[in-house]
Amino acid sequence: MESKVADLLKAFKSEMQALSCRSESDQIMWPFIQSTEVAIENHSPGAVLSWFRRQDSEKKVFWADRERNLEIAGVNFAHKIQGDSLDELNAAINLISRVTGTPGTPGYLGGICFNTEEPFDDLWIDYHRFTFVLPMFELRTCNSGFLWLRVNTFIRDRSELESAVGNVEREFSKLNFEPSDTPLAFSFSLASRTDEPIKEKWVTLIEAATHEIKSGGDLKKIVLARKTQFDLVQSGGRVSPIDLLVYFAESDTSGFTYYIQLSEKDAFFGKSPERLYKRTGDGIFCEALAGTTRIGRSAEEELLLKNELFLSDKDSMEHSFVVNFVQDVLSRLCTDFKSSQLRDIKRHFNVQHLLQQFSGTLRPELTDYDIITSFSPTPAVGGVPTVMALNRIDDAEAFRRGWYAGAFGMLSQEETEFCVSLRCALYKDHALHVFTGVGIVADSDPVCEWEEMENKMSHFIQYSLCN
Ligand SMILES: C=C(O[C@@H]1C=C(C(=O)O)C=C[C@H]1O)C(=O)O
Repeated sequence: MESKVADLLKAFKSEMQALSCRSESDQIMWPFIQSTEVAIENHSPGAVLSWFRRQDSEKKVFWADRERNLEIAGVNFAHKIQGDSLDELNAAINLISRVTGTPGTPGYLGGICFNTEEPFDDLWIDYHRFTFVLPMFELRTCNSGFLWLRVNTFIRDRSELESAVGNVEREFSKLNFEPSDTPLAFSFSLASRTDEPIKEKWVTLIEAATHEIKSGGDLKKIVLARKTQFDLVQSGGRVSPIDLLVYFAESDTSGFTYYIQLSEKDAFFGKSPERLYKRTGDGIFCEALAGTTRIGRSAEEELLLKNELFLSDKDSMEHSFVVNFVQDVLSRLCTDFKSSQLRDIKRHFNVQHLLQQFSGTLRPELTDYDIITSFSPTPAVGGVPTVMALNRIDDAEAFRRGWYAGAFGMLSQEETEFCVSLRCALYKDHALHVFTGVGIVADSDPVCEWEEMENKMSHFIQYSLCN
């Protein structure tokens, strides 16, 4: 491995030298991403996360798609784009599309908040409404079975060529390629748990929501959420949000795994069952995921619960609002699209959901900005009608959702994939802020919905109590 790592640095330097010669005759469109990679070894399960855990850098990002075709661990950022307005988001997506246009160029990783109109609180301030990063160093898996190590630089113009090499060399020397790994050791205990809202207030909020829906006005569905704060006390060693990520990844392989750390103090991460969309060229894949029950304690109970979910009018209604919305968006974005014939079940940690999948061909003039802003937030996390539901959420919730129920993923000209940022937490100052929501329709029962939230965040509870 060591020789492969040294090969990479050598190859990177010689490619930068060649770039410098090309830049003389100015055949380059600035800004430019120089990306160099080597295959380093056969890929064993957990190798990428295990390497990720061992890196000391305070800037990190991780993304694994649901099928585990792709796993990327990024350390240090070659380029970071943040912003707060929709215009800035549009400009960022255009820039990313332009600089990732050469085949083989890596994508940017990052996320977007739930509601760009919503004011932010201090908890989310560093994240802005969106942040996308191009990792400086990436370790990733790919279908060939190898692990690839890659160096990326973002060069604004030729005057930056020299400093870019020095910068990479300096940061490269800080990477840790030691094979040894320390086992997960949970060196903290749980000091307290605080729910916002508490159960009594939740019951009142849900009763008010169902009352409004039943009254026959415009509101048909609203997704209300809770923020649970777990205060953790360090008992020797450090509390590492990456350890949590590894723990989740090991306890359930289903779902998108995502993580971003912008500074030493905090990280946003989660493991989501839900795809917002995947685009490959002009092909789009998306889904409607909503309606929830727990998993069974035995195979028989599992089957029973699954059948109950299929037959539940309340869950079918929650799900059908999302199906209708997705079909409506696709009819605007696509020249043609189709849906899977049957509803399916998506199992994730302690819960299972109703799922229907869609695929289509996008109209040629559309960008990822058009797609994201058309889909997000779907009625799986917002409600129906969207704007009314967002206003009601703003009135009802006494905390800011920030990036919870937004989108997280990978973005490039050739391929983009976002999950809905669910089953997630923001780790800040030794506290885990866990966000969980449920879809409310006319027949929703406040106590059952509270239990659904407990089930949805059960992996966080298990983790926090395992000490
Ligand atoms: C809002 C969340 O999940 C969403 C709501 C669901 C529901 O109400 O049944 C199911 C899956 C997700 O679309 C969440 O996990 O926080």
